[in-house]
Amino acid sequence: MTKPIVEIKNLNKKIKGKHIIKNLNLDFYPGQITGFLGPNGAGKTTTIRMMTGLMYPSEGEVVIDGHMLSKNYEKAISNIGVIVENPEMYKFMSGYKNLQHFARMHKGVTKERIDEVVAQVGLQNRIHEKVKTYSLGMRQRLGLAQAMLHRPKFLILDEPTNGLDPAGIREFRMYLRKIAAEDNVAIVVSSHLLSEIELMVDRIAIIQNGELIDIRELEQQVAAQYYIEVGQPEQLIGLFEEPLEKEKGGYVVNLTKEEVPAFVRRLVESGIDLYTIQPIQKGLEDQFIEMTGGGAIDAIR
Ligand SMILES: Nc1ncnc2c1ncn2[C@@H]1O[C@H](COP(=O)(O)OP(=O)(O)OP(=O)(O)O)[C@@H](O)[C@H]1O
Repeated sequence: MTKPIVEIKNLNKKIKGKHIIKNLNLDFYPGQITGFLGPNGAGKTTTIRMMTGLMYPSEGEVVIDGHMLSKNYEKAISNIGVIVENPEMYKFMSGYKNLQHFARMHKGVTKERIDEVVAQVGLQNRIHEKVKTYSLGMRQRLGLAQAMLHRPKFLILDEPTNGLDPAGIREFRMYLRKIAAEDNVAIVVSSHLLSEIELMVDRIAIIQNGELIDIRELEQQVAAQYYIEVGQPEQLIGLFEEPLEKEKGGYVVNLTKEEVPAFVRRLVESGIDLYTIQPIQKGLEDQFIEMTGGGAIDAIR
């Protein structure tokens, strides 16, 4: 396996005698998106504050690209990009001017790099308009562009989908995945809502009462079942060995993706009209209930 870009080692935080973060160990890998999940008050913000050097751990260490945050702050922190809930932008300036402004805070951010991040978040057509004319989703994407300007190897997003509608979340998700793949950045997305990040992340780390209670990579969500609607359902019987289960006027068939073309060919050859064929995806919530009997889900509700 590739080397982690960020290592959290035995992190502890005590405030006024209260043990808020307990022996946290967690690594982040290039190109991987991790969901940092936990109920309100679990300790996500406190952990992020320690990862970004805004708070000292009581014990333990954060190592970023081989640099210890406590000993080599400048080098360690130069590899991080952060997006907070509502990125601070100058609303009366254009998106482009905002990026130029933030680019000055880092060494070596060229005009080409600005254009590159603008394209990465799909804001080319609106970048010269004032930020106050942007939708919330566009502002979030501008925040993403800003955080990526200096080519960080580790990107932290604290509750990035707050306030976004489902379409906005979907869009944001797409850009985030693109950036993780194109720039090979390790990304951590904190949230207290499983449903908002489940399709965004490759694995999740669940924290509760300051303790990491579960960490697991999500299976690639490959559908093994498809929902179909056909014109002549009575002809299906006898044609396929698998029992066909009826649902909402259509049928559920057990198929892998590879088997779909042959299945469709067989329908056509048998004179059956196919109106719909749709993969049935299993959500993370279902996976978790299957895997844990509901324990981990209960923890984050
Ligand atoms: N400065 C502080 N003094 C005392 N307690 C604190 C302090 N900062 C955080 N806490 C406590 O530590 C715990 C973890 O808080 P934290 O903000 O990290 O949780 P969180 O997971 O980010 O929650 P949320 O989703 O609500 O932001 C909470 O019980 C909080 O009350």
